Amino acid sequence: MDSVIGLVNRMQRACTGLGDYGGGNNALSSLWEALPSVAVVGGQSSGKSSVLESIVGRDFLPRGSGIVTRRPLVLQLQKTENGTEEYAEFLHLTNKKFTDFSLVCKEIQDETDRITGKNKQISPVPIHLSIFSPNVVNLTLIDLPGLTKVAVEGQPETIVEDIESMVRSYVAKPNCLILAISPANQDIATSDAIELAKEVDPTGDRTFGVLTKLDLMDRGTNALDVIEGKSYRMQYPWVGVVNRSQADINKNIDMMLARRKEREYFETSPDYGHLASKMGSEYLAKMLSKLLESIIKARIPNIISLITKSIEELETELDRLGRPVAIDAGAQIYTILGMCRAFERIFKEHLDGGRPGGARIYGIFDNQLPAAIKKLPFDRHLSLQSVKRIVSESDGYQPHLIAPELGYRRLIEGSLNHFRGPAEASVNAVHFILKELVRKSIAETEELTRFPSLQIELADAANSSLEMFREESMKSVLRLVDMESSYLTVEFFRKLHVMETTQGNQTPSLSSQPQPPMTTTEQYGEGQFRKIASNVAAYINMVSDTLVKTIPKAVVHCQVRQAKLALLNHFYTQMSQSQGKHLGQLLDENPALMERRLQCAKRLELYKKARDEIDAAVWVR
Ligand SMILES: Nc1nc2c(ncn2[C@@H]2O[C@H](COP(=O)(O)OP(=O)(O)OP(=O)(O)O)[C@@H](O)[C@H]2O)c(=O)[nH]1
Repeated sequence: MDSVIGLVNRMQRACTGLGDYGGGNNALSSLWEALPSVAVVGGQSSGKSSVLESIVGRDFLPRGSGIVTRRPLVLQLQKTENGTEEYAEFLHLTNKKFTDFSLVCKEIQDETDRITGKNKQISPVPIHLSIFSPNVVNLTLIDLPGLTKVAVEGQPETIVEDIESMVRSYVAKPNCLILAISPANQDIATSDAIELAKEVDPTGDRTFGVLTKLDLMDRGTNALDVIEGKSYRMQYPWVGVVNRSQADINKNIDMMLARRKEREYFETSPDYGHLASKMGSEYLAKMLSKLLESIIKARIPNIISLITKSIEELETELDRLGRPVAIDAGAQIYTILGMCRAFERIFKEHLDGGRPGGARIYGIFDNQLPAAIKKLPFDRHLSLQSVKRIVSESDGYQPHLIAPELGYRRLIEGSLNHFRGPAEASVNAVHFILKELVRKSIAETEELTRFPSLQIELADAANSSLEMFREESMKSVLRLVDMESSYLTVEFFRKLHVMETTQGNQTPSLSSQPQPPMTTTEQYGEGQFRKIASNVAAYINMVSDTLVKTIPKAVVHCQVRQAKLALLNHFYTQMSQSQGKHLGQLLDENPALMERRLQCAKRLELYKKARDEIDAAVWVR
């Protein structure tokens, strides 16, 4: 396996690519924070850039007055075989190899400006630069903006605090090693780097003190008190370095030459000669590389368990949030149809059993309709007085000779008209139950809960279909009633006639109540009318038996069955004609929910990538 530092480098790159970086304030668990890193911290002009360039052995960092480093630079050094060409690559410019390091410097400046703008703002989003070279050790360093005390012209007033809080957000993480750069020609008590490190790492477990500019100390003085830990003690020994002076830089002194000069400085120094093997930027780089590697190895089991746990948590959350909405129209229609089918399934379950709903419809047919028919005012319509009046009116000036045919018809038609009320009421009652079931089924379709607009449109479409079915059903039940008036059952009257002649003119009685005594004329006339009333009542009873059976059939056929078959037909037609924009509107989710899903999905992708990296590394080992 290539070094574990390489493994962490790849994971860090994935982190930045997917929005997880040290300064990010994300509510999601961070892989970046779990990965060990080394952050370089120091006051302005303390020599940070010089230390980094010495470690790399190349000039590549922008220089200038004011705050030059305005975004964190994650510098990933990867050692290559001796004799191979040195090159650099940026994460934001994949597949572009930089062999000219002055162009690397320019790209850092340009990329900084791309995010921060030219007005010297700062941003916590890191730039990732990988350098592949035989002259480096495997090491990852994060260069942070220099701590400063005053804002210079053109910079916002808040810059001093902004820089400090950004640097702090990196170094406060327990997995971040702090490379605290302090210039030797300044009192160590005033070092910005040490001040911050003391605050975030009071035990000094993860702080490395680097003392620059040893060569610039006043003649006759040295930094042994610091280096030997007498003036400020730390867990790890201080490392002194001597970088190129400004004059060296101006003279374009080659970095390799500078390294050699640094080595000579320590070897020949009367003050630090005895410590020469533990001084200088080359030593610093090797020591950091080894340490970082051993820290990473120790942390890998924790990282693996963090990854596994996070994958599980994110998958659960994504399941709860539902799949993301597709962007293309075809996939959107597919999603919508899928939800419609889920809704229809629930709606049918309500009707067919499994869920309550169907039973209420049966209740209408079994109780409400027969009860309503029973309450119809036939007694009044077929009272002696009413029968007399209707028969005489039908007879006109010529009373009937044998049987009042027209009178019968009028009485029957008048009675049948009463059935319209219960028939209409049945249709309406079923309509309202179906409407209620649509509302319930929409609420019970879990897939739809994310899409309020689709719920509304679906309910509107289903309700207008139900309205259409109601109209059809109404026409059908009223037609059943009208049909009864259009053609009377001849059989019934023929049977009646036969019964009358065989039973010696006995009148079938409408009610069993005892009748009052009558005069002869009255007896003849009223008897006749009572007989008519009772015959009509018997006929109406027969029709009532039929309608109690046929009205439910019509209602089920026109409303219930249609609702099961074609509730959303109209909606489907609309769907197929819909433009992408309208589909998008139907699938407009709560933006916060969409954002959360996006973040979770990105983070999940990151953890999966990281898991693959670790798996691959373990297999190669
Ligand atoms: N003589 C000498 N000069 C040094 C040393 N280290 C840094 N310098 C000089 O100090 C100046 C500042 O060094 P930089 O490396 O740019 O410091 P920095 O901390 O990166 O500064 P900013 O990026 O502006 O915050 C430069 O002119 C360097 O040449 C050193 O060890 N010896």
